[in-house]
Amino acid sequence: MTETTAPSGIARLATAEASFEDRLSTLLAWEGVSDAAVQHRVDEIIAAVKARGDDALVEASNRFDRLSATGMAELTLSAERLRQAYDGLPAEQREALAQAAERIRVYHERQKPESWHYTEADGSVLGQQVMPLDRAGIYVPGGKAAYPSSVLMNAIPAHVAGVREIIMVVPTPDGVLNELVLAAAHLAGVDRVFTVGGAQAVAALAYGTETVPRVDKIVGPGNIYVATAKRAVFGQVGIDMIAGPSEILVVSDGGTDPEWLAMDLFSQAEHDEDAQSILVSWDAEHLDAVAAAIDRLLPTLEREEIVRASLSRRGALIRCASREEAVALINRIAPEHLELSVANPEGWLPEIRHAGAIFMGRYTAEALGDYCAGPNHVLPTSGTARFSSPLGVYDFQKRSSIIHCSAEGASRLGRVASVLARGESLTAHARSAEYRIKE
Ligand SMILES: NC(=O)c1ccc[n+]([C@@H]2O[C@H](COP(=O)([O-])OP(=O)(O)OC[C@H]3O[C@@H](n4cnc5c(N)ncnc54)[C@H](O)[C@@H]3O)[C@@H](O)[C@H]2O)c1
Ligand SMILES: N[C@H](CO)Cc1c[nH]c[nH+]1
Ligand SMILES: [Zn+2]
Repeated sequence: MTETTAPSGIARLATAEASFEDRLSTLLAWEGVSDAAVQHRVDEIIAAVKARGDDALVEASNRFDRLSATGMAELTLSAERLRQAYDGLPAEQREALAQAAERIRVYHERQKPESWHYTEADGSVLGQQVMPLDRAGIYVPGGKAAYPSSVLMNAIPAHVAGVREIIMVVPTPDGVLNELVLAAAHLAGVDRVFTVGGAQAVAALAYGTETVPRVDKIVGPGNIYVATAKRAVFGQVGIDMIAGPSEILVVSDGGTDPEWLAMDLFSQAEHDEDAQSILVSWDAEHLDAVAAAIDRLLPTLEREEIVRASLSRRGALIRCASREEAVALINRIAPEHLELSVANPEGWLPEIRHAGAIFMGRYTAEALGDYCAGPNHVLPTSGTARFSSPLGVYDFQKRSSIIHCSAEGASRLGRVASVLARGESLTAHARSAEYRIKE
């Protein structure tokens, strides 16, 4: 039997259906959204910014963010403007921002990788030196919502890593500045802010313009234009990952209030029409109850239209046969956010191989992680949690290998290297090593 669609538009699937795998694959395919037209537009934007710098950056910002700037001076914010925003915040917002920032800082301090070395018996020293990047570019999305929390999540780990200069870009559609975003940039110690976004901002950070300095690495989430541009400039600069539309996969054992779960699904669906919210349970009645709660609560949402579009395009309520099938689905989907709304979430952990962040138990709403729990909310999406990890201090550092041979060590290793080099017919390598062999 094929499950149908609920009135909200969210798809109903069951693992027992013959068409399940095909339907799931179609739902999960976000890469397909980056079609040839998007790729072509992004390539054109990047080429223009690379060739014409500020002029192309201003033109693209005017066009795609509906601005009327005449030069980059109008799209640059001073440190004084950021401080003003911070000082002007209502006390409640300033306090919430400060609490979130402190919790994010404390969590990321624990991640700090240290340099290390060891000494061999002959006195040779081997190790790894960890150094921060010189200059990081952080992309803060701003097309459909403003993200002060993303300012903190990007800039604080960069600071903890010891990055010398943090450059932030954020679009301001229709020229509307968000005071909380600016205040967060002040609080998180961002050095410079440019109010540009999309592929043009990524290109400016990658190649540099007269005004925007070229950075060593670009981090942060964004829409399809941002993701496609980051992929295109990789190699010219480093990137963290391709963090696309937000996703949530909730697994429920049937014991959580259906309205809580409906709202957890909405919380990510409201980001944008491409966001993905999926609920998995083996309890058929519970799935019906959540479907009913979705229909009931949808009209109460401020962003009802976006949520409806997201749920009907990419959302799903999936009935599986067992806890084991739920685990297999988690690892197949490799979600950005996994909510384990079950009685004993600890018991599930050893079996979860792929997920950006795991929210344990009925009380841990994913939204807490978005703002203030402490871990980073910039997470791998679209199944990339199979091979990548949350944004962290380690993304703002790089490692150099350290090799310091004693005379004895050089002689010993020289014999090994010489044999291998001659085996490769690279005789200058061999002779270089042989000079140091003690007879
Ligand atoms: N993974 C995370 O940590 C995380 C955090 C926050 C947001 N998000 C996701 O980031 C995304 C943010 O997207 P957004 O759109 O709100 O903001 P955005 O800043 O990523 O994109 C807005 C920019 O896109 C460009 N653009 C829009 N339409 C265009 C067009 N037709 N042609 C060329 N360029 C165009 C414009 O330059 C605009 O400034 C959402 O999908 C949201 O779910 C992810
Ligand atoms: N859920 C987003 C990451 O996917 C982060 C965020 C910021 N604000 C609200 N949510
Ligand atoms: Zn969110």
